[in-house]
Amino acid sequence: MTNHTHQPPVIRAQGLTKHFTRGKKTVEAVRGLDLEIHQGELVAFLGPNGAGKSTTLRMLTTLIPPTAGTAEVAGHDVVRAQGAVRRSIGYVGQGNAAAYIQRGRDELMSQARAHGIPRPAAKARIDELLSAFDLQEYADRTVQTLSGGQRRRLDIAIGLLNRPEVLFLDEPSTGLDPQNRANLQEQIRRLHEDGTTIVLTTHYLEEADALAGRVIVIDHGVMIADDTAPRLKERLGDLVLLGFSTEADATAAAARAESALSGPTVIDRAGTQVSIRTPRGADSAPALAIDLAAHGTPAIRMEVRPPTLDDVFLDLTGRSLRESAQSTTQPTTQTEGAAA
Ligand SMILES: Nc1ncnc2c1ncn2[C@@H]1O[C@H](COP(=O)(O)OP(=O)(O)OP(=O)(O)O)[C@@H](O)[C@H]1O
Repeated sequence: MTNHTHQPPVIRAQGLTKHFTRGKKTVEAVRGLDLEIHQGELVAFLGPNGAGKSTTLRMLTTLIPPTAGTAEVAGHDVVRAQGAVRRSIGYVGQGNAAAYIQRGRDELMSQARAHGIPRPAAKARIDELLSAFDLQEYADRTVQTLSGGQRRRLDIAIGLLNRPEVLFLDEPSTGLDPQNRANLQEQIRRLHEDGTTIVLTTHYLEEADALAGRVIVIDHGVMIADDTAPRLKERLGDLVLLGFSTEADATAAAARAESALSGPTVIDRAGTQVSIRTPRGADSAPALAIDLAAHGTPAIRMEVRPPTLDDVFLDLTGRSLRESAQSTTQPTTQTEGAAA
């Protein structure tokens, strides 16, 4: 996380909570989120389907009111000063913002006028955005004829018309092919370099890893980690996998590794395999292999796996993000509470 001790945060949430009521069930979509995001940060909310990412974004962008807690964006309260928040932000939701039968350029003009931007200034801004998002040659086609990637870029251009201080992107690259995803990520990186504060949601580990300076992992409506991707991974450590010719060797090696390695180390033995999760395991593995051989239990196989963000998620929740992204489970309570 960047050190911004002298600036007030651009986004601040305290105890932010959202419950939805469906029949007799209350879904606790977001549960007491505390958050500070500073100017110029690029933050990814990472979590499986149903984790509460979109609901958080929708509260921060004034689209739905919190059940409890408070949030301020660009210095304005999301409940008491909705208009001021909306004027300070751009929001690109999961659905396409652009109308299908309009030409891209016309859609941009309508939206610019809706923001109250005078026509000549709007025209200049639209040309600027069409160029920034490589959309000039598609601007005079109807939106329905654009590819998914072109449409998504148009959506983001719409979100930027009012030169927002903060840009919220809800799953910007979902549904895009790898090439379009890479292109979009490049555009997001450029916006970030220009100083825009960006908050995006994703369940693509690679996207959070490659793009965001800060990753906030959300699961079951709760923030479970908040750090840079490298630091989240470094804290977990590398996985060192060792294979032995006999179970007895593996057992002896596991005991030896316990005393040879320092730091928060987790050692498991299964059959002839020993797996060791240890900080900077890649550095310590060669010396460990020599040590084990010298003690009469040579490893016949060794592999070092650097941690992925999925390993971090698995460590934090006991579930794999890739697998849990398929499910939509969330905490529910049986209450008669009113719908939000
Ligand atoms: N309007 C609503 N009414 C009832 N339940 C809702 C509503 N909106 C969201 N939920 C529920 O709240 C929980 C959190 O949903 P949310 O859309 O915030 O998750 P998410 O992390 O953004 O997931 P995804 O990655 O699928 O977009 C889910 O269980 C969802 O079904």
